[in-house]
Amino acid sequence: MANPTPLTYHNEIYAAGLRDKKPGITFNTLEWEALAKERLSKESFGYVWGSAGTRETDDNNRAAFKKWGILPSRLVDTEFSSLKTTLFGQEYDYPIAMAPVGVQRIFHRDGEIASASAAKREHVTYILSSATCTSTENVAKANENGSRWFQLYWPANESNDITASLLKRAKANGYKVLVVTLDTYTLGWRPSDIDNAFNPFLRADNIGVEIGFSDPVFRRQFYEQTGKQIEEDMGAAAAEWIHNLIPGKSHSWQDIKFLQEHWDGPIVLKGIQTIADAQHALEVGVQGIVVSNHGGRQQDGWVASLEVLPEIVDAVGDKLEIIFDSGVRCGADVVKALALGAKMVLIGRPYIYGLALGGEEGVSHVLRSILAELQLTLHLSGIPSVSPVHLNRSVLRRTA
Ligand SMILES: Cc1cc2nc3c(=O)[nH]c(=O)nc-3n(C[C@H](O)[C@H](O)[C@H](O)COP(=O)(O)O)c2cc1C
Ligand SMILES: O=C(O)C(=O)c1ccccc1
Repeated sequence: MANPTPLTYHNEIYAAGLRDKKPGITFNTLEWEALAKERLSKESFGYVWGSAGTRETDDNNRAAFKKWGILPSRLVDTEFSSLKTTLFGQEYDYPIAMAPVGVQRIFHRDGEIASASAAKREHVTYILSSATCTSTENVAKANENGSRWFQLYWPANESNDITASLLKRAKANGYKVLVVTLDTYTLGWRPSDIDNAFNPFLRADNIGVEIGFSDPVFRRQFYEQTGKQIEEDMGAAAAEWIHNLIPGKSHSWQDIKFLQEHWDGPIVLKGIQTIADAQHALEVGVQGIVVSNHGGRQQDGWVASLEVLPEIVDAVGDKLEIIFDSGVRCGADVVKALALGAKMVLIGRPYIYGLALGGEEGVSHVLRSILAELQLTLHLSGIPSVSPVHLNRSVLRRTA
């Protein structure tokens, strides 16, 4: 299917400007956060904005992008380049995807449905979190023939049959890649949520628990344990489900085998920050990693995710697909992460701000902005494509 090129967005956007037609939402990417703050409750805004401790990791993530500058080449006679990229032997229209983000109904009543619909519309891959307000099946329906992956918060060991059920449902509903998040077996120290006494899952309105509540194995186990259906004691069921997702204790490298036995597509480990762990990932035989520090939400004082990207790429980049997130805010940031060796870059908070500002339209707006700026940046820098042949470290200068 022909995909809309971001160049069209760029032309559309400028053409609208020529007709004096102002956009509903600003194109200034750094303003989305402040606008979402005005729109959301204190608790919901605190949840998305929140970071661990003094926010040093989050600050480091942003600062790391500023330590690289893009070097343009002149008199390069190219058409606007294709942004297509290939991962796991499959072609993707764009080298960005939507990071797994849970509990999206606290940001907009349409939650994951809005995001998954926008993903389809904009030809961007959607990664469904395990902690959602919408089931695996209903998100797949909203995403239709779009590209989607499934992120696993890995239920505690004794619940392996629940894990198997989650994977079976994801596979049956067209999720192509399994993303296993390793850095959130317990929630980080997030002062904004603690100050607001805010834990989205333990409220009575099914926030973040729908994949569990719609899971036949979880439902049966809850009944066996309590003699009750989930609907008879939603609070207890939510607490039980969240304990499953975030059990307070990490799995081990040996446990990856179980996932490999129950998933026949690519597996990607999210949350890798060291060469040693990237090598472990290679040894256990997964296909990719997400170099990520969870947007600084999990621990204070961590190294910037972008800072460790090049050394991890040097160590395993020819054997594993490297995906990147944490701190990406605009098209130029995407260029830098791709140039440093990532094949795909995940957009996190910005699309949630878009969701808060305008539901599906707001998410589309954010994706279109980032894609348009990504392509224009490449074009004006004389970089013909996102292929590593053209987009690599030679286009960057370390400036600090
Ligand atoms: C509100 C919120 C919820 C998140 N939920 C999840 C989740 O369910 N699973 C997961 O793997 N990561 C989750 N993340 C982390 C993102 O996938 C991603 O790593 C992070 O947002 C990247 O940082 P950035 O937003 O600063 O760019 C969440 C992030 C936010 C902001
Ligand atoms: O808030 C997060 O960062 C996160 O990863 C999460 C964890 C559990 C449920 C929802 C989101």
